Amino acid sequence: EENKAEGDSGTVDVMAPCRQLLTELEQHEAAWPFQMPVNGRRFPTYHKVIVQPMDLHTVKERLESDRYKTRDDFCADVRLIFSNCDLFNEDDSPVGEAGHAMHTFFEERVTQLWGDT
Ligand SMILES: Cc1nnc(-c2cnn(C)c2N)n1CCCn1ccnc1
Repeated sequence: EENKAEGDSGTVDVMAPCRQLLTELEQHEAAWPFQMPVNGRRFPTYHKVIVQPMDLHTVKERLESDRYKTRDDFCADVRLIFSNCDLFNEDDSPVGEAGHAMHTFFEERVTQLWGDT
């Protein structure tokens, strides 16, 4: 069980790398479309197409409320941001290009932090 307390020396903060990675995503120059939930009034068709919207602010709220029990739970929500973007945007559109840049950056950092193949 990953979140088990580490003896008397205090618990292991398995989510620290996730918070660090989320900060890097928020500060990325291509993060502008993904910072907050898509506004249904400004983009009425968006919620007809995207059944499970996700954004960096929502990920932050979930991380800070201990909703993610493993780093895979965290990664799944972040990857949802990019799959939603791919579904709704052309590759060569401004939002589509931003999504690809963010996704590439994210997967590179996941490999560096956790060595996933
Ligand atoms: C995020 C995201 N992915 N696709 C869109 C979108 C909604 N309508 N249109 C025409 C899109 N390309 N969005 C919404 C966020 C786009 N955005 C955020 C801040 N400025 C623009």
